[in-house]
Amino acid sequence: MSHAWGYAANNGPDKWVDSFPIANGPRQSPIDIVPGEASYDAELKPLALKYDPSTCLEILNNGHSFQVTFVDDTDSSTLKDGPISGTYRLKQFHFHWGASDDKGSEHTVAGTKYPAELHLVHWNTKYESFGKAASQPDGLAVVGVFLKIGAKNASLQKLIDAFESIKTKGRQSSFANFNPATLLPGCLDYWTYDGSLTTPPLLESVTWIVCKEPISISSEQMGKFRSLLFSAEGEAECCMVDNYRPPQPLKGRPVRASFK
Ligand SMILES: Cc1cc(C)cc(S(N)(=O)=O)c1
Ligand SMILES: [Zn+2]
Repeated sequence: MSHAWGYAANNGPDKWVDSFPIANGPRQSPIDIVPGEASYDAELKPLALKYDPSTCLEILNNGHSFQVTFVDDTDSSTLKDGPISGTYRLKQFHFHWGASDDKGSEHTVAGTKYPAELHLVHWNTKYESFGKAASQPDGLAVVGVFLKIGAKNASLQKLIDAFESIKTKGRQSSFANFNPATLLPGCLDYWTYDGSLTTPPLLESVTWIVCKEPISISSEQMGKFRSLLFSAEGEAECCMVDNYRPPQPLKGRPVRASFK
């Protein structure tokens, strides 16, 4: 497989190991989180998330998902405490979702799949950039939030309203003054474990922080996610759906809970 990885039968998760042998590494993500097997750790701190909407820059279709990127040259939007030490800066957030409501999340909870999962990606400022941090075992911290079908989500609607300008791969548009905190659940109880990027290059540099409480998305809003395209303008249209990697072997890793 050339480096044109994707989610189809010929270039999807089962094929990634051909170009990225770390796919069979000791700390791959996502995983199935089994609450009864997670150990409560009283030393885990509450998450300290501080997001400045003025750091929001643009929204883009990167051919694998859509992402919202942030200016990360100051400590305006950061993650501290929780399971990490030091200061991690928000770089971007993106989502993974399914072709139908019975699948789409990357992490699962006792085998349960959610229709979608949000990833808020932060990098450790002890390194000089996201790129440098991404290759370090403590370089990244990703906050995962599950989406479940329910009430219309006004915050997600602001993202959806920008979709017509990023329908195809490679398209981007300016996107200002969005507060990612509006995408967080009310309760920030979480599970945490050492893992990896869930798409190539699958680097084993991520401290995963997965929130127990989901946020809502309506069925109609889920339909709009599925109207984005993997394909570029002028190519045969391919709906952006099922852009999730299935759970990977835990290989003895501890999963800790911030709650009893
Ligand atoms: C390749 C890659 C890059 C980034 C920033 C984030 C991820 S993920 N899905 O692990 O959050 C993957
Ligand atoms: Zn992701």
